[in-house]
Amino acid sequence: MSSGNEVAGTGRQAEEVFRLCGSEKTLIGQGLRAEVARGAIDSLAERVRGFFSDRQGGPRLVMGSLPFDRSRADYLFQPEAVAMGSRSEAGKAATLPDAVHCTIRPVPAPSAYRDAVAACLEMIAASAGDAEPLTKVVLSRSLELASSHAFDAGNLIRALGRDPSVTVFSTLLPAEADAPHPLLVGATPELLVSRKGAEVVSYPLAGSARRYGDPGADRRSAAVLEGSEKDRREHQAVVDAVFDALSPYCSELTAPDGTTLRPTASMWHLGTRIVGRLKDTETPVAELAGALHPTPAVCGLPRERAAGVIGQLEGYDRGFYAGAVGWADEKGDGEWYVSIRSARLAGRHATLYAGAGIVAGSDPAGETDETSAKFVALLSALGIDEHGRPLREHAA
Ligand SMILES: C=C(O[C@H]1C=CC=C(C(=O)O)[C@@H]1O)C(=O)O
Repeated sequence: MSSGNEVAGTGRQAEEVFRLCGSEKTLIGQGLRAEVARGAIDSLAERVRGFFSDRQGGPRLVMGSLPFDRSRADYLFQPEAVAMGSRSEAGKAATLPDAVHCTIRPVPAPSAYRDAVAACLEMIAASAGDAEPLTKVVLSRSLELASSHAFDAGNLIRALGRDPSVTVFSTLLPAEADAPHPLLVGATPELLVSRKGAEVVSYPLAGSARRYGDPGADRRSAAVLEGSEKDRREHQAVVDAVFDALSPYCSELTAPDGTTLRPTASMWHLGTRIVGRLKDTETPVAELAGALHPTPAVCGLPRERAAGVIGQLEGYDRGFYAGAVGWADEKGDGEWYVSIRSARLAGRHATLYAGAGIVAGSDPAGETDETSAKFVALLSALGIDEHGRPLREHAA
């Protein structure tokens, strides 16, 4: 099996092909040097290992994204060069694009999403007596944007970077036919897994509430989330799944701070930081990502059954939304973030995605509102509301 393709004559030598901008550092990939052989997640670690053993030149790391569906092909590449930046640069240069002429088509329509949530709740209830009942399904919806001007990823990245609590990312997606590579751009609050030497960290989130400009309303929203039995259950499902997936690889695995409130600029979340030590330091980050993805923060429980319900009820292709974006180096270190709060940019078209975890006790209207709240970060970085209208502060 070939470990990948050289990329010749693409004119992408100096272009930014990847950016991952966390609270401490920014990793930038410039130029597309080679693509890792594409495949499903089960063979990811083997393909990454093969890539490094077959090629000597270039930076000793690969970067890119994994799709939501475990059986679909990922897209990882080696850049020509790697640069490190700082977060403050990203925030300072923020300018908002003129997105006045932008139309938005919700897919599915919010009313159809509510119906899908109601149907999902019936499936959860009907499965209660099964040997492995369906206990959680994350259902998403999308917004299809068509703008008079090509979307500017650089502007979007800078605007998203104003929220210091999220990891801003941008990565090339595989090219389709003769069209240029689309991009996946987003601002995720959720770490799927990182590995540095023997230390492994995962920071799952699940359970959400909208944030408000009014401090009293904002505090009340956080307090309701903290006290919500439904959200605690939704969150615990993810924490248990992360422990189950990582414990075979770890000699120690703990959640030192327990479950805490994790704010972003627009959302409150329940989050649990999980830290482990590898039994075998030869275990690469790609193998850990393969064991974890997709967690019940983006799929559900049991995993296969929930993925089937998503395919049946969502009615569109998630592609690289709710997958993972990140990097892996030759030593097996790396970082992979859950690719939520993301958009696929292709010229004048963009598709934004947001999902919500459905468990017994979920309310269809409440979950629809939660997805609307999750769109706010990307929409406000684009300078528009959910109907494509310019936000008041940016309107002429
Ligand atoms: C699936 C998404 O969020 C996940 C991450 C945090 C909280 C979530 C929730 O409360 O439902 C979701 O599990 C999304 O933003 O598209």
